[in-house]
Amino acid sequence: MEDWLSRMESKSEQNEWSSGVWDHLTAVRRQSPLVQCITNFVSMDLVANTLLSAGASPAMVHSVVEIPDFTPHIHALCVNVGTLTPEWLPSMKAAAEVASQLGKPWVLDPAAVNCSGFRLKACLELIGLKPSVIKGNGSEIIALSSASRGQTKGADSSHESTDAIEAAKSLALSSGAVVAVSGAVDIVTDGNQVIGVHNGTKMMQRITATGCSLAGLIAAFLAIDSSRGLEATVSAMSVFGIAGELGEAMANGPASLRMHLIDSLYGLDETTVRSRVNITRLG
Ligand SMILES: Nc1ncnc2c1ncn2[C@@H]1O[C@H](COP(=O)(O)OP(=O)(O)O)[C@@H](O)[C@H]1O
Ligand SMILES: Cc1ncsc1CCOP(=O)(O)O
Ligand SMILES: [Mg+2]
Repeated sequence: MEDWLSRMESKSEQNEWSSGVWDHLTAVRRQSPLVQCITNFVSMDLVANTLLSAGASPAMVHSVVEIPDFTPHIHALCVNVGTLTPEWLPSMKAAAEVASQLGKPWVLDPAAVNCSGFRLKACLELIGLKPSVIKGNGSEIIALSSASRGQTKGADSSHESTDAIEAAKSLALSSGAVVAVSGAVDIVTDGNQVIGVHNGTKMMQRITATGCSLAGLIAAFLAIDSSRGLEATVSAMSVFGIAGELGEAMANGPASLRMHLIDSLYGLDETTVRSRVNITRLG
């Protein structure tokens, strides 16, 4: 009886998540939020194409002189330090400050934060500007949470996302941000709740900038539901993972997965989304 009850409870929770994911995607398509991306050179193309195929409107505006004119008009911002140089940091800070002051959601992707002391310090300073969401892989979240670099594999993670749950919770509590850890299971936490998103496919790791694109997509989902940052982040991660799963079924390898992932994201329909959402509460 207890087993049945808990199965029914988790089924109804799964249905709620599925409805939430579909509603969020529909809202992104309908509202087409303007997402400013200050992202690394490697990822600009895939981030922009991911946002377009999801129905959002990307703008890669990164010059510090343009931020006072442009950033007040955006719906969300994504800052990614993947190819950070000292010249770029003032733009990132200026845009983050405008976003925070105007109550616009913004996402920090601390890409390869454990590469250098310069990058770690920059990310910690950016966290001081109150991102709504910090999205990293396991190694990046562990480095930020402990404010120390540890070992580095550059942009790739040397940890499983599940190794970073405690680090993610502690970073969420200290920063006030929702923390999202990508990996085999995507973890999302506000420091209290911990949600696991089980969509996605291993081959997504073999395409550069899928993590960066996910951060951009989270920004688009936050734009349409900024008061529910945890739920919007979970939805974005699930949608991106489902697109990856569908894409893989049509792909011969990473290059064609890149193409099919974008096509799948563009073509997602309600039945497919509802049947594929795989989200569980982990704590
Ligand atoms: N082993 C895996 N199984 C399923 N999905 C994965 C796996 N590894 C990564 N992903 C997915 O790939 C995307 C990019 O995540 P990840 O590779 O962790 O980012 P990053 O490129 O920032 O390190 C996410 O959507 C994530 O869910
Ligand atoms: C390879 C590389 N080097 C610096 S940034 C970057 C892209 C990282 O993208 P992702 O974090 O999505 O793997
Ligand atoms: Mg990354």
